[in-house]
Amino acid sequence: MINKICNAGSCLCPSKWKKIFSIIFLFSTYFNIFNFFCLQFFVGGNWKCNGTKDSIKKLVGELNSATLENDVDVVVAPPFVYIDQVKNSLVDRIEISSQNSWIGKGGAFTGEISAEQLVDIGCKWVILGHSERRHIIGEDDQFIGKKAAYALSQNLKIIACIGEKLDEREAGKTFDVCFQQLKGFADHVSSWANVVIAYEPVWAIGTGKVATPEQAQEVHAAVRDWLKKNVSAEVASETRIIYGGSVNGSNCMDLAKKEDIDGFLVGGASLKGPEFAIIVNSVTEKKVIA
Ligand SMILES: O=C(CO)COP(=O)(O)O
Repeated sequence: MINKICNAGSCLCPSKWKKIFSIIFLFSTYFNIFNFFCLQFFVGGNWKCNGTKDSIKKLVGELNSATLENDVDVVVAPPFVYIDQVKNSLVDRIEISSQNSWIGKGGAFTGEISAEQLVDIGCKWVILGHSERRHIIGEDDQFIGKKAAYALSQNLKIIACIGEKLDEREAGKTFDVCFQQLKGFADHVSSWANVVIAYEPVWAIGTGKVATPEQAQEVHAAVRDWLKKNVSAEVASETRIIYGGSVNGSNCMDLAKKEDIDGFLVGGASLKGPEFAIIVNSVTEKKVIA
């Protein structure tokens, strides 16, 4: 192939040019193979109910000066009240998500924020079905599924969270719980093009007890299989499934190596810019595998 390129350039192709062509050829082949085998890596930072104007200014400064790998979608989800501040100060390379949205069009819904309003202030994403909303606020599968459909209809992309509690895992119900929550989304979502699924085992959230790469991979593979059987093979192969639950700068590398882990949703560690950047850049582990 390299000879063909060189020959096409006639006999004027000295060995130096051959070397340059070789490097370009190997480089492009490497990235084509990587893109062929891997979905675009996705890393989201869920800041939850944390921060002040000052601490967020500092965090945004850290993110703005971080060196982030190019081929990763990076999204941060500040508390609603700071979205505008972040939007006005964060580099465009990082997109903004909200942590929730209302189930339908705005109106007389005290304390709620509509998808239209989020789009209006520059949000591209919304996190829906987070376990803290399921288990503390009491949102159920169908309510969350309807929210997802409405957000998608307003051109927000969604990070659809699922995950089992500790007692459910110990009772051997991990797959049943995750599939039931997935069904809640599938009952209402007609196109999955703008959906990222986040598997976040509740027992791993904020506990420092991360799922092992094998535990996470097992559920991610099962989720992909569920999508194949219940939605379509295309959706199964094209939908990113990211892991969340005590991800940090030390454990992200081993998790990223797993075939069906297409990125992360990060809580606590996303509040520290340099550590979040390490997690974003763990995509390099994926490239090694590819
Ligand atoms: O809930 C999470 C992200 O949505 C994970 O939180 P931690 O990374 O703090 O465990």
